[in-house]
Amino acid sequence: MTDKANVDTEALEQALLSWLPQQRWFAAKGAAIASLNIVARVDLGSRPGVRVEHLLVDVESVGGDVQQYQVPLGFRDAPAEDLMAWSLPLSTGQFVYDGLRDAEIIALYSDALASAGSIGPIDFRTVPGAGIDIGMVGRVLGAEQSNTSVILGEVLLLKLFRRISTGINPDIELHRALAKADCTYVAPLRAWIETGSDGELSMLGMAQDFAADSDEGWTTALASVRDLLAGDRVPEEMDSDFAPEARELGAAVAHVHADLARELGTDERDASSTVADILGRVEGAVAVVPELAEHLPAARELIARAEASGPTSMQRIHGDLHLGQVLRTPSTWLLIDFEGEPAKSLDERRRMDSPLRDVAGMLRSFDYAAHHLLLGDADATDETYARASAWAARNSEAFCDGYAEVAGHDPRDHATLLGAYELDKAVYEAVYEARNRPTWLDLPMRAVGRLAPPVRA
Ligand SMILES: Nc1ncnc2c1ncn2[C@@H]1O[C@H](COP(=O)(O)OP(=O)(O)O)[C@@H](O)[C@H]1O
Ligand SMILES: O=P(O)(O)O[C@H]1O[C@H](CO)[C@@H](O[C@H]2O[C@H](CO)[C@@H](O)[C@H](O)[C@H]2O)[C@H](O)[C@H]1O
Repeated sequence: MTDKANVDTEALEQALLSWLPQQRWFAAKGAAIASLNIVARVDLGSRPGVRVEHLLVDVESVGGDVQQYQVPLGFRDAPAEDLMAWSLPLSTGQFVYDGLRDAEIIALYSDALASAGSIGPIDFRTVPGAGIDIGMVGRVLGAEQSNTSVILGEVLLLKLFRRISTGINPDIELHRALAKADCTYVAPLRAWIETGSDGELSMLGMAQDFAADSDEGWTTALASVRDLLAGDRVPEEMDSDFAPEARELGAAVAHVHADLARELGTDERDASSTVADILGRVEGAVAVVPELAEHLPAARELIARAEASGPTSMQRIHGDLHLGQVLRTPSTWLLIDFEGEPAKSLDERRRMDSPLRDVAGMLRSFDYAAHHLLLGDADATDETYARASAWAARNSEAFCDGYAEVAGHDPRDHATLLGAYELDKAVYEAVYEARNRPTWLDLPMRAVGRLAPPVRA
């Protein structure tokens, strides 16, 4: 078996320099790396033929920003065919790879959770009565996102956070609060993984019930749009009409907001305190997406009007709500991934904010789903675009109806503030797409054009 002493830290750092930026979850894409340092290297144990190490890696960008990443690595003496795609380009010739791609290593995590103990400085914690079985077989979840998730025994979903910040992770924090409120619109939290103590605590992962029989809201919504665009019928006549689902989703989000408010409190603040930093973000985004420049005058006007909206109620919210963050089970909608926007600092993500930000996130997502199929479609006519936009409008209305019914107040009564949050999100999306999926950039840019029409010289 490859011996730890034989795998030189410097060689690993060299390999990570080219490997990390290629990972979907690497958040500092677009910035040149000034330095990369492995700051923790813990032996997690071994199974026949495989050894696993847990790495924390600090990556400093030119400009001084330092981000920390969690990288569990597998070590094998001989290359394994099915793991080749995940291997690090190690100059020493050893076979080292992304450990979370290997069922053997996932099993090691699974057993550590079941025994709720510690391996070196890494603590595996369970909620009372979690009852996690030993020996569960795991598999990595197909979709690569901001983090890496694995399914254990088809009953638990273990998410390993990739970007690590010192402090309380909001996904764990909010799931714990919602458990106290007996909220049925989230998958119950069963366990989490942390390291360090008190002021130096970092949370590394969490396990919650796996909703096996569920579909992502994004998939269901896209199927509805596809059906609509394929014919000339009106949504009301179609089985795939999404409006009843959108209405229930609005109700589910309002219930979650009410539970978070009850458990973690509210604060009445002037709208200017929540809207003030939107302008800075919009202006800052021009450096990444220069096409945003011509929208700045209208954006400033919208934000100034939103700032004058008066007092608004603030509380903890989801922070990055979209159709990919909601699961439809046979009986209900579940909200997942309460981490907030990956690009924000932990402090920003844990701040109280307006629930309208979540509503705006979902309205943006209806717009994304409606227009996604038209990306790059040279044959799409104005009429096709109008039908797609009508789908987004219909489902936005249904969502707000469902929300208002449960919340007792209607998000549409705060149209200007809601518009400012939609603009904030669309600009965030433009930066996200420019960095991650440039062929999607047109989607948020169309919305920016609608919310802050361009002023051309
Ligand atoms: N409790 C769950 N049950 C079933 N599938 C889930 C559950 N939680 C997340 N997923 C699936 O895993 C994917 C990634 O989860 P998410 O929490 O959004 O991770 P990330 O932080 O990486 O974006 C989701 O899009 C969803 O398809
Ligand atoms: O990975 P996360 O779920 O934390 O979120 C990031 O990636 C999302 C894309 O996967 C991105 O969402 C955007 O695209 C979605 C469709 O793929 C759409 O439903 C969302 O409305 C749109 O914002 C999200 O913004 C980003 O934070």
